[in-house]
Amino acid sequence: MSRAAERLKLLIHHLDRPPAALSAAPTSGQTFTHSHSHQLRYTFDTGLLTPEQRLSYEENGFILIKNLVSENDIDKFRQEFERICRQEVKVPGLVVMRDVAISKSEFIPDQKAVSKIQDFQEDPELFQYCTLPQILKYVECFTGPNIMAMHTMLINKPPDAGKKTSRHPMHQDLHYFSFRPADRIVCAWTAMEKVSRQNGCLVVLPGTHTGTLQEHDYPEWEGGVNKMYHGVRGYNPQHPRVHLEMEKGDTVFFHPLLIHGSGMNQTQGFRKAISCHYASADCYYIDVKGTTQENIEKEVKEIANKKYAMGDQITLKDTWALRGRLVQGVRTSL
Ligand SMILES: CCCC(=O)SCCNC(=O)CCNC(=O)[C@H](O)C(C)(C)COP(=O)(O)OP(=O)(O)OC[C@H]1O[C@@H](n2cnc3c(N)ncnc32)[C@H](O)[C@@H]1OP(=O)(O)O
Ligand SMILES: Nc1ncnc2c1ncn2[C@@H]1O[C@H](COP(=O)(O)OP(=O)(O)OP(=O)(O)O)[C@@H](O)[C@H]1O
Ligand SMILES: O=C(O)CCC(=O)C(=O)O
Ligand SMILES: [Fe+2]
Ligand SMILES: [Mg+2]
Repeated sequence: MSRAAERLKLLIHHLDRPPAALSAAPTSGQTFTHSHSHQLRYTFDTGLLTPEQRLSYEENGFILIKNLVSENDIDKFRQEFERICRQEVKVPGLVVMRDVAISKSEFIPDQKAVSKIQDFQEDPELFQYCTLPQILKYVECFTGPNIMAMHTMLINKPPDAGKKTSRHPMHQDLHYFSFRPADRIVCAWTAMEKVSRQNGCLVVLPGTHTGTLQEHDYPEWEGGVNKMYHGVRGYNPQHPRVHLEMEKGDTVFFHPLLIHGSGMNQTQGFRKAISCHYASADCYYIDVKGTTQENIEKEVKEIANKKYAMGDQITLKDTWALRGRLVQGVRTSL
């Protein structure tokens, strides 16, 4: 038995708490029935992850898989993104973000004006990313067999305009989500080109997924900060961090409590990545009233009210249920 396999066995035996069982969810009647499932807290044994990989995710909260998405697919996503920027295609529900450093300047129909697009679930070309079988095979290890694509983004980190606004503050994605349990949510993030410390790769704080959801707020940055880019309050820059340098097609899967961000883009290129947050369809919605998430709910509602002109009727749950798409199995709850 390899060392990792031995440690895995030990971990299983010493686990004093059962895996986040979805049967505990109020709206779910389903439990997972994977064969020979040594259930750790964060992963399922589907036969794909090696013991080493499972242990690594349990301990670190992320796992990097090299060369998972083909050049050909990535080139198609890039071309579609460029068509969207040139306004040659119009995608219902799409959110187009500009960097705060240029948000008040004249609009140019070019990728130079777009720092991120969100909610591309109605764009068949881009949404192919969320249904790639090689990605879903990994996702299933974290979510189980019923899988919803909940949140989609293509990030086009611009060359920094000199105010460090291209940075993404350290945060936990769960801050933005009103569904649980957290352990049945995972982000897939694929580099669309080489990403390095120079052009602002992801920066993660390994192991932080074992903590709780922290308070988030706008960081006090002199040069300004992008709309809704909240960061963990009281971020400690001394915490050991890992820069995830990746090649085109490499994909990282990470837990929604993992603290992560990205540095500034010190190159002249637009650093591109595509990502999707998946959740088990057996997850359930929560009310964030009275929690640390109230501040983000308020901002989401303000934007949704402007976008859909629905007054106060729209709930956070509605905004998720409308965007979510089933990509595998049965839409049981979300
Ligand atoms: C796991 C998830 C983690 C995350 O997703 S973190 C990031 C979350 N971000 C989001 O959800 C997207 C937030 N952004 C948006 O919804 C849109 O970009 C936003 C802010 C509504 C603007 O969109 P539009 O209304 O289409 O654009 P617009 O040009 O007409 O601008 C309207 C007002 O917003 C301002 N604005 C635009 N981009 C900004 C930015 N990056 N930072 C700060 N302010 C920004 C813009 O200046 C304008 O202001 P004003 O009304 O003229 O005073
Ligand atoms: N006060 C803060 N609150 C939240 N996040 C922060 C804060 N300061 C920096 N960060 C984040 O920390 C991460 C590291 O960025 P930083 O610019 O410090 O260095 P870097 O780009 O990783 O590396 P280099 O030292 O080579 O520039 C980024 O995600 C950045 O947005
Ligand atoms: O691609 C990046 O810079 C990270 C973006 C991110 O973490 C997010 O939008 O939640
Ligand atoms: Fe994030
Ligand atoms: Mg930096």
